[in-house]
Amino acid sequence: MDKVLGNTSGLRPAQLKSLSNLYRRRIEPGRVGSPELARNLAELAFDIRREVSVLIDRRGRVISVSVADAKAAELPELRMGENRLAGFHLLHAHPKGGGLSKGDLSTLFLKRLDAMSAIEVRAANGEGQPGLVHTAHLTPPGTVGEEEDWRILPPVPSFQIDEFDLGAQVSALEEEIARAARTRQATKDRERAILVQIDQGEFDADERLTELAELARTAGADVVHKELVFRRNLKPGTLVGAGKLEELTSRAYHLDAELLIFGQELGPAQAREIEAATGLKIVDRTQLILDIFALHAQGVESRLQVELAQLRYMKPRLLGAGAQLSRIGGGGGSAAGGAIGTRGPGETKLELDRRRINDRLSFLEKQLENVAMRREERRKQRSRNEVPVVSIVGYTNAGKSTLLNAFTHATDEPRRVLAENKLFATLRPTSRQGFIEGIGPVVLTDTVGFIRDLPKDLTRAFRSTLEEIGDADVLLHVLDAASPGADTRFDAVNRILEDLGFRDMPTVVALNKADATDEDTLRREQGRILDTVGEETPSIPTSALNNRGLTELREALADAINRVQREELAAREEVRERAAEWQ
Ligand SMILES: Nc1nc2c(ncn2[C@@H]2O[C@H](COP(=O)(O)OP(=O)(O)OP(=O)(O)O)[C@@H](O)[C@H]2O)c(=O)[nH]1
Ligand SMILES: [Mg+2]
Repeated sequence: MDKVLGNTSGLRPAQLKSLSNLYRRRIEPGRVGSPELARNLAELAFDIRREVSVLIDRRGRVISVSVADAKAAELPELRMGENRLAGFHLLHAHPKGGGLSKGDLSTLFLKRLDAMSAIEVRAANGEGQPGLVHTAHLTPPGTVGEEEDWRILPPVPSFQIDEFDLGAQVSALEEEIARAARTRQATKDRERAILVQIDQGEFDADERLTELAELARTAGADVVHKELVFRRNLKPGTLVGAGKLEELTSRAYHLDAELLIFGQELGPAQAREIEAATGLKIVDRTQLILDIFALHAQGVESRLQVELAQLRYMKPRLLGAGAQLSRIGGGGGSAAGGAIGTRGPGETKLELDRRRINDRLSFLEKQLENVAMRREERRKQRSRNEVPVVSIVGYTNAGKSTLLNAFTHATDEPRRVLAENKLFATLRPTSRQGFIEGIGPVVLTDTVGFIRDLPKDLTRAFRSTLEEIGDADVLLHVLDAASPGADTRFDAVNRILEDLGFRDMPTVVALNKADATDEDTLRREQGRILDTVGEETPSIPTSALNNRGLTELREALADAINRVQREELAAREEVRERAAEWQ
């Protein structure tokens, strides 16, 4: 006896037998069902007072029988090609009557069924009789003017159930899906992504979403939709809840997106659950940032740091995730190629089996220690020269590298450092010699940009790079004063500096991109900075693009360096006096 799935508890053997006999039914290929099968289903559903579902493949064979509604009916593991439908449709009987339910329709959509049909059951002479048959099928992706993801056909009496040409409908739809896919192939080399930022009432939720879009763009995604989802309380499994995920899946279908990017870090189980519910590729903010770092990593140290951060992030996600492991391995590749969320620096190590991850982690840590030691040597050398050092810090994309170029007249290769409208363009600290009137030669160091909620794996991996900031005599904090949310970015950078223990270092602020904003905004920012950090920290409007404000910036830096040198002198003086007292 073939196995009847679903809730069969309490059924009599004869009832089970009749249900199992459904497996022997055959219908004409390309039809929804046959009048005989409809009668059969209606009688059985009436008899057991539960919904009965059969799954029928394109050759007209019954491939599964379940005592369950459409949503709970067990479907075979779907091996959907992107461009086709599931290859079977579901026919089921509603003992309580009624047309297609919301659950029926969302199952149709989420499982990409060829069609979904419900037979209303009517009682007559103490028996179940098939009433109207309701059928729905999917609409082509991106259909304009279509209200829903499906089209519900006018109901027909059960004796006309075999009149609808499902076969023709399915081929037309698949042809349309394939055509859309061909156009997509021809026009896109970027992954199309939908962004979701959860808003739990943070004041900067909007900015976070905008920033997520910038991150996605930098990682090479084409953002086709982004939305802020307000949730005071998060659902443990899916964060936003099943209904919202369904809505997003539908949107992805119509916008032809394959990637769903979340603005917060997802736990390993969450990512898996959301992936299972939507069938989309899921990437979180941390993964996105790691990805960008992987793309931009140049030089031994940055590559080691990025790989270390990636492995630390991956490790808990690989445990007990067989399916994901193979996908990570499959998608990985060179830094330039590969899909978003799977890129590794240089030769990717993400294929590593779990056993070897720990080995690789300790190897990387050791290597980084060595690099850090060599760097320490270099630092000592430099401090002996007693050339003042200015560290350029600030939020990513603030214009740090551009300003360094402008400052050191390094607009021509090969002295020019890379400046780009991409987040985290700079990962490796780069030093240049500059000259400041009244001070003489100074060293300016450009470094990796900051971002709010910097993933902790990255902070740890880049610790030594970040610590080098502390070697400076003066910090030059570059702020993009032209983009919205300058204040939150300023605060985010200060918070990170504070975490690193550099909050007390003498600082000069450059209100950069002054060319792209108005004087009122600049004055307002200056006022705000004065209120938060006091007049010890001057702020100068600059434009690294137009060389505006560079003279004033030099003067402010000269003042700050002078002050540091005077303080050092005074400190040394004090030490000497103390020593003299003791003699
Ligand atoms: N309008 C305007 N754009 C600027 C200015 N300075 C820099 N930019 C632009 O801002 C973008 C980022 O510049 P970068 O110098 O790469 O910024 P960064 O702070 O080094 O960024 P990361 O290294 O990614 O952290 C580039 O597209 C620059 O052309 C400016 O004064 N005005
Ligand atoms: Mg830079």
